[in-house]
Amino acid sequence: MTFSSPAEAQPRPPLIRLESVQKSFTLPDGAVFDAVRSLSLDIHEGDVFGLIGKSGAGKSTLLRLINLLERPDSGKVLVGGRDLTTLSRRELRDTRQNIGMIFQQFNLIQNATVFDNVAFPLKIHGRHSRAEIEARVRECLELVGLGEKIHSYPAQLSGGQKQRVAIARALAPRPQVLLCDEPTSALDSETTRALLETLRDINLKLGVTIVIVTHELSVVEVLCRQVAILEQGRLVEQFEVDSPAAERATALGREIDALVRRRERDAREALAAQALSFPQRQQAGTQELAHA
Ligand SMILES: Nc1ncnc2c1ncn2[C@@H]1O[C@H](COP(=O)(O)OP(=O)(O)OP(=O)(O)O)[C@@H](O)[C@H]1O
Repeated sequence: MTFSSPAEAQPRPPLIRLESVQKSFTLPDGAVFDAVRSLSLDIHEGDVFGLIGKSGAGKSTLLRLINLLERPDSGKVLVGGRDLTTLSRRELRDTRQNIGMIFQQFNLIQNATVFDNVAFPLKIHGRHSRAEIEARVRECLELVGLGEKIHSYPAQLSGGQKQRVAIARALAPRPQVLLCDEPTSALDSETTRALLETLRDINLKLGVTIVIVTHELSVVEVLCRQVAILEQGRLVEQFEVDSPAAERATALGREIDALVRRRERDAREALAAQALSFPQRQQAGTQELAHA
């Protein structure tokens, strides 16, 4: 007979739970468009969770439902066990401190310095002293590698640097969750790679749960541990990116698998090449010594 501890018996509750959320928009001609259709989803603490799908599938709407930038027509949005749809404005404002967000176009305040942009969420909350704000802003800018840009204006920064300021601003109130809406779409591939490393560090070192909308499968392959695929407002497939593929249900799922398999094969080949070249290097070293 085996005994399980109470911790094993109780599966961890998800940090974010969407329960049958529905969101429709009324179009200018009066027609109603269902952007998210009765969708349920769990996201666990510490996850890096990708939301992907074709243009118009409802990814951004779903992301914005998590912090109630879009209010669902029906269904529940639970973060840390609290249903955000039931909160007062004040409670919601407090809860949003726990959910940072970054956007494709950075959304920085153009006529404010980097310091003031990052300080903004701390100042509007009014709970922090000037010294606390200054220390936290500096800490967040160091975290994203932009300590020396503290007095610059957004117009003086590159796209990658602007997104780093946006990340620092999102992290300033110490959120548990970071929502990312196409954060690398406006960036070149090298800047994208560096930014993804920063996001990965934020997840690993700070334990921040990341939910990211992207149309770039390489972003999913490099960064995400879980992925959900949306089609016409519905969740059609969800899986762990690194788990061995049985058979994926969607073409996008199969494409991600192919990328993961290629990465694994490249890693194996690199390892084999290293192992092969080791005796050759040793031999060369011995010959050099013999000639010395
Ligand atoms: N405020 C709005 N009013 C009317 N329709 C909207 C609104 N916001 C989104 N939609 C529509 O809802 C659908 C889903 O939009 P959403 O931005 O969530 O899709 P998406 O998957 O993120 O697409 P993309 O990759 O192109 O950004 C789209 O058809 C969009 O036009």
